[in-house]
Amino acid sequence: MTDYSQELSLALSAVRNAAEICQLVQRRIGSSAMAKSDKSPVTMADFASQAVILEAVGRAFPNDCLVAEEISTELQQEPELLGEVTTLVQRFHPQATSQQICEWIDRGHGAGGSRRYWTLDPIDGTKGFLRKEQYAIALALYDGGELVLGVLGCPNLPADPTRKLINPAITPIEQAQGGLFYAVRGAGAFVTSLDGHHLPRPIHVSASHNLHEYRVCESAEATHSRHDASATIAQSLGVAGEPVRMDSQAKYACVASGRAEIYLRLPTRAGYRECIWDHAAGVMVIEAAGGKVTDTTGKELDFSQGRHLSANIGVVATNGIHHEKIVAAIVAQQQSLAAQQ
Ligand SMILES: Nc1ncnc2c1ncn2[C@@H]1O[C@H](COP(=O)(O)O)[C@@H](OP(=O)(O)O)[C@H]1O
Ligand SMILES: [Mg+2]
Ligand SMILES: [Mg+2]
Ligand SMILES: [Mg+2]
Repeated sequence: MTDYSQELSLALSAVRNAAEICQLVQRRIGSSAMAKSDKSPVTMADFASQAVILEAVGRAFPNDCLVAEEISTELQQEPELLGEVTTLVQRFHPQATSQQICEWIDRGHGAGGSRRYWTLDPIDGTKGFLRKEQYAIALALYDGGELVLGVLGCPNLPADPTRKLINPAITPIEQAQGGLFYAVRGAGAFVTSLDGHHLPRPIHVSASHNLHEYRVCESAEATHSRHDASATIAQSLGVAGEPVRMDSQAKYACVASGRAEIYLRLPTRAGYRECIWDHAAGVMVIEAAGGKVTDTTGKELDFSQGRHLSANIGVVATNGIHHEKIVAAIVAQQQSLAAQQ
């Protein structure tokens, strides 16, 4: 069994560096985002984070396939934004040129599939990032037909589950002990603080069996997950509390560390297929923490299909205790909706 210790230490340090850049930008950002051709937002931090991480991973593992969200094509059309990205990346690579940085970003054009690959979301939850709320830097490794390593940098989600969510508008960086959640298959899931001041601590999903008290989390964006459907499902399961709406894979870290028991992601439009970088790191962390993840039909997520979860519909992540019952409630609701049409 490969221990992946070299891959893990590289991933942790690369995500830490990217988190430093993202925290700087989030605190000063107005709403300076660029709209990509798919109308979704991207900021200088998304690009700089991807450049810094893919430079490190590509240098250490030059033969690995890299699958990342961003490409530099549209950035190259925006000289001012490219200049800001270059300044951010030069914090770690003082001699780097804009052209080199675009090359590092574009290393992520890989197709993925069944052979070994890394997948990166340099900022997952860009909309949350722009609202100065939750976001995650998500890096994962797929090898030998399965996810084997996942790292989630969550600058606004404290490593200590008893602490409140960090508000970057009022919490200075040096006091913001955001969490670095990580896992290697077969070796458990851990959290440490992004600032490196705390020793890693094992994390585990909630052991609660009481559905009435279950805490549900879901996307903050109603265009990313059906809020009406999740409310009906929660009610049918007897869940009493209101859902926590949160951006990014920080939701996976919440379930993995026992802050919530269920993460529902119910498709808002037929045919939408999730991107692998939106889930790989979170799935690895939550499974290693004792949780379970399937799609909304109960099928395991298949990360061998390329850049998208083409064989899956939606996502259901839980502490594993009532997973089948939760999926059955989703299936029943989908069937009753279909019968009404
Ligand atoms: N219609 C849709 N359904 C599901 N996810 C979507 C979506 N449109 C965009 N997304 C993805 O939702 C991600 C954010 O997840 P969440 O909604 O949980 O915060 C976005 O990642 P980025 O922010 O990296 O672009 C984006 O990839
Ligand atoms: Mg995006
Ligand atoms: Mg994303
Ligand atoms: Mg992203």
